[in-house]
Amino acid sequence: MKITETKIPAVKLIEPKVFGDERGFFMETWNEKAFREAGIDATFVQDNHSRSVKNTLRGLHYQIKQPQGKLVRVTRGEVFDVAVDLRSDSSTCGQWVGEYLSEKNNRMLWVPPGFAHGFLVTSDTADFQYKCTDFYAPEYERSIYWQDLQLRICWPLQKSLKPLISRKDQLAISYAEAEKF
Ligand SMILES: Cc1cn([C@H]2C[C@H](O)[C@@H](COP(=O)(O)OP(=O)(O)O[C@H]3O[C@H](C)C(=O)[C@H](O)[C@H]3O)O2)c(=O)[nH]c1=O
Repeated sequence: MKITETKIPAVKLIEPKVFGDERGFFMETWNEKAFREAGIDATFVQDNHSRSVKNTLRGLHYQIKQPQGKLVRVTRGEVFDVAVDLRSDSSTCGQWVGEYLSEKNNRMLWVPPGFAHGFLVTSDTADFQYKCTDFYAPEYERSIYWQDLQLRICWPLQKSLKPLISRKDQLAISYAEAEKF
């Protein structure tokens, strides 16, 4: 398992070791000891699975109270996954990092508490599975606009195309308005 820092050091890219044979493959997708040794000391309380069609964009979400750390991966298709630093005391507050996660590259991303998170589906269908360090609390959930002019996230989306987003995300707020940690 290879765990490396992204350009925002607290956000880690995890590349599991894949053991292939004539039956198929095996890989560890969570190992408390290996993750702790790489600086990810997390306890998970909730596991989520969403399926989305191409050009769906979910996010950018976070919980202002009960913030969730998320260990995210894609088990079918591909997404462009984004984490935005909302930690007021961080030198990278207001910066974002994006990684392609897919069933082909088996890559996972550790998004710590204190970040907004979202993804754009770049394959026909994508199954997105992730572990959370705290429970879902809709009363504390916030949604930041995916095309916020200050964040300037480079989503891999054709210029003329609008993504498929939820009603909730259509009412998203700007990064400037968003409560920070
Ligand atoms: C997140 C969540 C949702 N729900 C229910 C609430 C709605 O009735 C339905 C769909 O929820 P929503 O449209 O908020 O789902 P996403 O847009 O995928 O939300 C997620 O999108 C981005 C990528 C995230 O990082 C968060 O994990 C999460 O906010 O599932 C639950 O019952 N439990 C949950 O933990």
